[in-house]
Amino acid sequence: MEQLPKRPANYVPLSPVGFLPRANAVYGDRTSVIYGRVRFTWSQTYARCRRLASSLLSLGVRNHDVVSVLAPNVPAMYEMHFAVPMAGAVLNTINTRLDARAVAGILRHSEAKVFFVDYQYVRLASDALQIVADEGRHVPLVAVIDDIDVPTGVRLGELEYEGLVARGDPAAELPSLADEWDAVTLNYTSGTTSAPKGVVYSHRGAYLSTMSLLMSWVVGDEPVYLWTLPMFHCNGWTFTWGMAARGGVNVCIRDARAADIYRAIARHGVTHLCCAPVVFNILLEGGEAAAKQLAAPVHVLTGGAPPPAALLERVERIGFRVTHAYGLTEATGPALACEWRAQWDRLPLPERARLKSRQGVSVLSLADADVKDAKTMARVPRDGKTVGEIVLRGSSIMKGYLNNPEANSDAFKGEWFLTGDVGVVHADGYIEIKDRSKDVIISGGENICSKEVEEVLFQHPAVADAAVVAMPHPHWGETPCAFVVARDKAAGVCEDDVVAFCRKHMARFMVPKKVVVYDAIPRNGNGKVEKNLLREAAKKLAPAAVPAQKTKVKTTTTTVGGRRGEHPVAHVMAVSRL
Ligand SMILES: Nc1ncnc2c1ncn2[C@@H]1O[C@H](COP(=O)(O)OP(=O)(O)OP(=O)(O)O)[C@@H](O)[C@H]1O
Repeated sequence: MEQLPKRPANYVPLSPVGFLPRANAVYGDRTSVIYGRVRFTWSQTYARCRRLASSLLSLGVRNHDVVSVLAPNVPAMYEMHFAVPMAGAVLNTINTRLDARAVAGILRHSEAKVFFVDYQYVRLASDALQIVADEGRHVPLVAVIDDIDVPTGVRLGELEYEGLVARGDPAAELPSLADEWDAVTLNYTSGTTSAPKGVVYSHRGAYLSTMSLLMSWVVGDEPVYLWTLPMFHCNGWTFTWGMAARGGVNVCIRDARAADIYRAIARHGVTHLCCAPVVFNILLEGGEAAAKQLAAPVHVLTGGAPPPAALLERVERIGFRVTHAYGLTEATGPALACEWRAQWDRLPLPERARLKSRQGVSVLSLADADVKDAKTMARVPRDGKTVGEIVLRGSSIMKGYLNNPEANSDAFKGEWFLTGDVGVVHADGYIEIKDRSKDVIISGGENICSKEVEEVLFQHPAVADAAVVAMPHPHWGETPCAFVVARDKAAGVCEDDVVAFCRKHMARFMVPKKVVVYDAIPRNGNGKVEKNLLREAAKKLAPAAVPAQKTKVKTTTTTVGGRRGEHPVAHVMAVSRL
């Protein structure tokens, strides 16, 4: 057996970029991309990507160079997922909701050679470039992506995307991939808990993740995929490459607004879309009337933040079929998926929603996923109660953080990647996230997972959105502080009512000591609640000193998942109140 060597015929480096020449050969005449009045076929998309790749080479882009792009979900953004690696370079997609300083930080850290900028973001890009220039750092070549449907003429420098496509040679020789471990993309984390880190994916990891996510979500032939999830978010959770693998249609829209989403669904027969749970509110905004017009149920893959069971229930009621996944930038998007079991179909909708709000089981590209005691790395029992840190290992885990040895050594422990999320394992093996370790509230020595309190708040009939953070408390150390948004703005929501509701549905120590009504919960570009902002607000609401109460400290010690030792109390004492 050992004498059988690898040969070019039986060993080809895995790369998701290879899905495109196959799509050209197999689905050449089928529609690949729709944007406004623009339509391409897979043959056209393939030719355009080859042209752009050859233009990048003629601009001097070489193997492993970084090419950055700041753009919404437009055809150019889709094409660059193939064209940039076809030129041997690494694609870096930048979150369009960042400010100039953050964009400059990414351009500087990634040492981008070329920077593509959608015409709508020219102002943001030029401010960022100015910061880079003022720092005396290398300024990348800049190319504008004009609107392909209704050109605007906006420019930033000489280069323009369509010009580069037009002048490229579709027959030019492109570098071949020698090693599947080579980098394909560079994505920065959302920066929810710390400064954004540059996560590098390999061709191999991206290929395997794409395949396994298509399977986890059971994406069949000829999907019509609506781009509501930004492609800059983990390369659209790999569905950029995945649509080429299935010969699907990519329906591109600039903004995920209710009217645009429902129009696209009706016009193009959308079958699939991905989104953060916050987009459910947009789908619900469209209302049952809009959803009733759905000719067939639309499959939705959601993740990036916890979808409260009550919200899942509401969106399923109006005709969306939701699959729930959990993931991180470091895991090439979804790492766990709540694989559905046919026997659950017989359950009432609220119970189905509760089961579905769990994060689930590992996707196929992972070798394993587990929940472990952060200190001893012993697995927690499958009791749905004992919390520990969610850990992952397998081929979809990033190569590592770019130029960040400290973060790399914190993130990898032995054979595991540490997620920094706290969770439990249920008796059926399904993992449920309880919190980010940094968001766990420690009240009088008890751990309170903010997500558990949020789940109850979402069940309150007057509450449309909610988030819970720690508020300093002179006696308990921390107590939960809730921020809620009223479902009916005119009718509002009453603090006492919410507190009474919480008292009925949760242990007393978990009940928020303060409920604040907001117009909107602050979220970042990836739909994650900006808990740091809420914590600041909660600090200002903290009660002044109260007379000390007696507490009796038990001797048992519980270990909770600690984010690489950063959580202030990774080992807490169980405290019972007198
Ligand atoms: N289905 C889900 N349910 C609950 N939380 C989720 C889910 N999916 C993702 N998350 C949260 O999102 C996190 C991953 O987010 P992402 O990689 O986009 O950046 P970030 O971790 O927010 O940024 P940073 O590491 O810079 O703070 C996970 O660690 C988890 O806390």
